[in-house]
Amino acid sequence: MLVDQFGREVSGVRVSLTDRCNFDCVYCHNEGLGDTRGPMEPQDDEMSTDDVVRFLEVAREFDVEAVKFTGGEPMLRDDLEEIVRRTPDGMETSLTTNGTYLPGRAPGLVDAGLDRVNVSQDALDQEAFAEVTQSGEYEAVIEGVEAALDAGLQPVKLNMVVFEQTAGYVPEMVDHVAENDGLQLQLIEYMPELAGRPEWAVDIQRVHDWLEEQAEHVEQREMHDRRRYWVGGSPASESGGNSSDSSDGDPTDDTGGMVEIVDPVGNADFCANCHRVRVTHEGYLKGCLNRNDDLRSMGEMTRPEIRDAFRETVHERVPYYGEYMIKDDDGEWTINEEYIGV
Ligand SMILES: Nc1nc2c(ncn2[C@@H]2O[C@H](COP(=O)(O)OP(=O)(O)OP(=O)(O)O)[C@@H](O)[C@H]2O)c(=O)[nH]1
Ligand SMILES: C[S@@+](CC[C@H](N)C(=O)[O-])C[C@H]1O[C@@H](n2cnc3c(N)ncnc32)[C@H](O)[C@@H]1O
Ligand code: SF4
Ligand code: SF4
Repeated sequence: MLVDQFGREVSGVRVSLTDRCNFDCVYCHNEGLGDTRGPMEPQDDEMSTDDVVRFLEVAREFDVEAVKFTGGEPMLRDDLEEIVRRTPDGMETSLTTNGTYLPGRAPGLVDAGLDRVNVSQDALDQEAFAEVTQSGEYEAVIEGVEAALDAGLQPVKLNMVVFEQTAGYVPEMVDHVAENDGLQLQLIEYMPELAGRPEWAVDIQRVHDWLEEQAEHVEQREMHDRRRYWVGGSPASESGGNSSDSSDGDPTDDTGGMVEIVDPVGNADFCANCHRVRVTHEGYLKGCLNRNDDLRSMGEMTRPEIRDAFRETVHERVPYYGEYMIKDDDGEWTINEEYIGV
């Protein structure tokens, strides 16, 4: 496995298959690549099926263990099933989607070898959902979650971005996953770095504190130093009360009531435990979600070119908070001069 200069092994890749999307969520960072608005038809700048598969085969040579397909909306790619089917053995495949295309396609994805799915769902009522996503497809998302469960993709992780407009819905979303088998919840701190609007951010520590009070069991994952809270349900009571451990847990553990917080903003511990390299839909490697000044071309995407670019990307990648961004004398995050103009 390749290791960067900060001792971080690269065990996962996140492949953005398109920057197109049928939603227009108000907060969307689009994995750092700008607006999702635009034509919905396949675009010439997107990596071909063969390019994606060749990239994954090279990543597997470097012992990468997991791939996440994302976007834009990755299910707008008609070849998603083929890509999943051709993903090398030994690599866990997961998908992050807005869920609208899962009805009808979830069984085929499972047949193709998809292991896990995260579905973005920011609210439990149609109106609130429409405000955030600027889409009226609430029912399709709910059906998408059902379709994923029916196809055997338990547990389905619901992704909820916590910001000013959604913070009030956190308790009901927590109850929702505690009461319904097969669901888990991922509360994602709103990231203003790429999306702007810092005034939308809420204090994620308050959410931690609130969950700590509710939880019967707490775990600390190695990845990103993330915390998981078990709220209600049998695993919490079986685990013998509130405790913390350093294990990474089993992300496929099928027990309701698991709530994980993704809190990368200004969090140097999160970045110190970041094991992922990203690929844009156009086939550029990217060492960090928050940066676009480190994009690296894979040329014509031949195997030797992919290998070289991958090695260089890993070598050059640095923790964002704590290295690329450092605190100034006033305690504010500022770009480390070493990286300006590099
Ligand atoms: N800054 C930052 N944000 C991340 C990172 N990983 C995930 N996130 C945030 O969390 C969102 C949802 O992530 P997902 O891709 O659904 O899932 P995940 O939590 O990363 O991974 P799994 O647990 O493997 O499903 C991303 O789009 C980001 O907003 C990361 O490495 N850095
Ligand atoms: C960019 S989307 C791509 C995949 C798919 N379209 C979806 O929405 O699930 C991936 C994830 O990023 C999250 N996300 C987007 N913008 C964000 C932001 N500014 N802060 C935190 N999370 C964000 C979304 O909620 C979603 O769960
Ligand atoms: S569905 Fe995903 S890619 Fe589309 S706008 Fe929302 S967060 Fe962005
Ligand atoms: S280094 Fe970049 S991609 Fe990794 S956790 Fe930090 S902000 Fe996210």
